[in-house]
Parts: sequence; C-alpha cells; structure tokens
Amino acid sequence: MRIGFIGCGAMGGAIARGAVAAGLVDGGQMLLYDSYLPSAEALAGELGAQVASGAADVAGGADLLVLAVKPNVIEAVLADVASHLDQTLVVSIAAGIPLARLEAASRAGGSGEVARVVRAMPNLAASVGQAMTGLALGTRVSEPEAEPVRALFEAVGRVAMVPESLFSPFVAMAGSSPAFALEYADSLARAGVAAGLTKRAALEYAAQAMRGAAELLLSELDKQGGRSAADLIDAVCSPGGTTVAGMMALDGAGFRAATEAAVAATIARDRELAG
Ligand SMILES: NC(=O)C1=CN([C@@H]2O[C@H](COP(=O)(O)OP(=O)(O)OC[C@H]3O[C@@H](n4cnc5c(N)ncnc54)[C@H](O)[C@@H]3O)[C@@H](O)[C@H]2O)C=CC1
Ligand SMILES: O=C(O)[C@@H]1CCC=N1
Repeated sequence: MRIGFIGCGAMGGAIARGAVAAGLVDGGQMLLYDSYLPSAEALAGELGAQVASGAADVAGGADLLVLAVKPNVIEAVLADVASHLDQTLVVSIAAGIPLARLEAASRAGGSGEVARVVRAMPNLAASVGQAMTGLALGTRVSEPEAEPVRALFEAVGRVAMVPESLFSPFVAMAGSSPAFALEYADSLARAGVAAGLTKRAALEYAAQAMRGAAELLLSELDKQGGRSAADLIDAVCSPGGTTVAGMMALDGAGFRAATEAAVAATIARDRELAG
C-alpha cells in the first residue's frame, strides 16, 4: 500500500512516524507533500520517504491519501487534487469539517464525481502508537473498503467507528484531550517543584503515574464487568489517607467543573468550524 500525505506538520508527521515505527509500511512506500517544502523534506529524510513535486502527484500516486492540513484550507486542497483521485481513498483528519463538505469540495474540483472519503479524528500520540482515532465513512465508502484506513490507524493506536453526529464530543474526548492531560501533568509537576522536586523528575513521575492509571482503566474497560474509573479511585483512596484529602481539595477547587467547561468549549468550537 502506498500512503501519501499532504501536510507534514504535527499530525501528518505523527501518523507517518507511527505507521513506519509499527511496521505497517516502509518509509519508501510513502509520498509526502507540504506547501512548506522543508517540512516534507525533513520528514522524508527521517523516514526514507519520497518528496512529491506537488499535491497532485501525491494524490495520483497513493492508494491512501491523508489530508493533514488545517481545516481552513482542506476543502481547497481537496478540490485541487480531486481529478487525480480515481484510484485513491482519501482520509481527512481536519477538526470540524463534515463529510458532506469534503465530498462537495471533491465534486466541485473533479469531474463531478464524489471522491471516496473517510473522516478521521486521531491524536498526537499516533507518533508513539497510542492514538485514539474515531472514523466515519463517506457515502462512497463501505466498511470493507475502509479497511486500509482502519489498518493505518490501528497501527498507531486504538480505533472506534463514531457516528458523524458525535464527532464533536469525540474531538473533545480524544483529539484535544491529550493537551488537557498534558496540562494536568504540567500542573501536577509544578506543584511537585514547589514541594522540592526537580521539574524533570516530577514530570517523569507524573507521566508514568498517568500512563499506569490509563492502562489500568483500559484493562478494566476491556473486561466484561470490569471496574469503573470511580471504583479505581475508591481503591486508591485509603480511609483517612492522603488521596482522599487530595480528592476533596480537587473537588473544592472545581476540577470537575473546569474539565466540563473545557469539553463544552471544545465541542462548541468544533461545531463553529463546521459552519
Ligand atoms: N494537532 C493535533 O493534535 C491534531 C490535529 N488534527 C487536525 O490535523 C490537521 C493538521 O493539524 P496539525 O498537524 O496540528 O497542523 P500543522 O500546522 O502542524 O501542519 C499542517 C501542515 O500543512 C501544511 N500546509 C498548509 N497549507 C498547505 C497546502 N495548501 N498544501 C500542502 N500543505 C499545506 C503546513 O505547511 C503544515 O506543515 C488539522 O486539520 C487539525 O484539525 C487532528 C487531530 C489532532
Ligand atoms: O486543536 C485543534 O483544532 C486540533 C483538533 C484536535 C486537536 N487539535
């Protein structure tokens, strides 16, 4: 399978690196384009991939084309390459842009036919094989036909089929939430520094604890009748102990309310981008 990327920034790079690291494809099977050439060249140098001379060359030369550009340019980019997509399955990872708009852009730019498009919402952890990706299929793509897309994102993490009507909450849960989690890690570590730890050590302790908590929760969710997050919290909180004191301070400072506000703002912005 030849995979093409238009856009080699944070996410194009993360998915390309993750796919090569997982052994899904060889770097040599990748074709890269970015309007800022040094980005494509740097990624190609790292992965042994080829740099295309233009977006149309990537579109025509790939079985699977990942559009990893910002939401405000994706429709123009798709329209520009639409006449080269006869043999190509397209994946958009743009926040906010619905399949109907992507299909319309491909119809307008091509010969009047709608491209085969899949909408995906991965996250930055694709580069280390730990993304959570939601997928929704366009009108011309069946689940079996979307198998290469599923394989790409399974190589870089977990995958769920998500109804497009739920993409905005999915962005909040999985696309944007790595930033929320990192903000939590940084806040935890800053407090650790105030208590005398070095920032490097505090971040390592916090990150490993977060990884442990995440793996614990996933292992329970993967079991029939596994424990919930609340059950696991109860298992950490010894009666009269340290954790319950910390949990009550989190409640008092509005941790839940702050998290709910972050999710609501993310959903609102995603819907605003959808127009
Ligand atoms: N950053 C993240 O954690 C996530 C981002 N996304 C989505 O991924 C997409 C890309 O985001 P990032 O990688 O963060 O942005 P980025 O700014 O790091 O990368 C975008 C790349 O596209 C290039 N570019 C701009 N216009 C272009 C054009 N006309 N043709 C070819 N290349 C062009 C830029 O030079 C840049 O290298 C966005 O649509 C965003 O909504 C989705 C999930 C997570
Ligand atoms: O902030 C954004 O718009 C993108 C989408 C999800 C993560 N980053």
